[in-house]
Amino acid sequence: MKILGLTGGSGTGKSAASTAFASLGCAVIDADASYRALCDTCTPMLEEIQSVFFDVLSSDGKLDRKKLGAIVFADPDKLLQLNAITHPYIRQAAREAFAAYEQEGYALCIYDAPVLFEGGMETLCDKTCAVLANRETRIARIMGRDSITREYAALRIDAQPDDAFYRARCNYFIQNDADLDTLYAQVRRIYDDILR
Ligand SMILES: CC(C)(COP(=O)(O)OP(=O)(O)OC[C@H]1O[C@@H](n2cnc3c(N)ncnc32)[C@H](O)[C@@H]1O)[C@@H](O)C(=O)NCCC(=O)NCCS
Ligand SMILES: Nc1ncnc2c1ncn2[C@@H]1O[C@H](COP(=O)(O)OP(=O)(O)OP(=O)(O)O)[C@@H](O)[C@H]1O
Repeated sequence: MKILGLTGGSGTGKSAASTAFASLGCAVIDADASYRALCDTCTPMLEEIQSVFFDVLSSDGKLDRKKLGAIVFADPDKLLQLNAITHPYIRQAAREAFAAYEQEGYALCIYDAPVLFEGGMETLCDKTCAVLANRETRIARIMGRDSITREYAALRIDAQPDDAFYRARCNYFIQNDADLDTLYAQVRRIYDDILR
């Protein structure tokens, strides 16, 4: 099984691209979803987060993500600290998910991970692809999808690498400023190239 790491900033359209790959028969792993599951079940990770960031667990013991996000997206060092705690757990969850899909006989697995390179997760992938889109489009998309303010949307985006970061590292690129048909056509070309 080949693994394609799919990365890019918030609101560029990684999940939309993953859905397009899934429609071609690919397995898809969503690193954000794996992380959300870890936040519900992985007590050692939550304890490590709480010991460094204090006061980010709500009264029912759940991680207050918006509170933590406001802290780490405003301070690059704090984001690095959070990544150092969470990424080993996310990486291990990815390994287990890849092994399960390999057993099921998939030819291509998409690993949708906004922080692929920051977590060293690209070393688990055969190829990498960045999804790119202009900043204003991304802000409008994630404000609508996540019901967040323009300020939090911009804070999140500005805490992430710029296009040049991805251009220097990835094998493939998807420019996702137009409609979904245009996105699907780009996905099809990459799928054909990887499995040819
Ligand atoms: C920073 C946190 C608190 C923000 O929570 P929030 O509910 O607001 O956002 P959510 O988790 O749904 O993520 C939304 C988007 O934020 C961006 N984002 C999340 N984590 C990071 C990060 N470490 N670095 C840069 N961008 C990130 C991504 O584009 C992601 O798709 C949360 O994402 C977190 O704890 N992240 C650390 C773990 C991680 O790296 N997750 C990414 C999965 S590989
Ligand atoms: N080409 C497109 N045309 C119209 N809507 C789109 C397009 N691409 C993505 N969207 C919409 O924009 C929103 C953000 O896209 P998506 O969730 O795929 O981004 P993402 O890169 O996975 O973001 P994040 O890293 O924040 O999870 C979604 O509501 C999605 O349906």
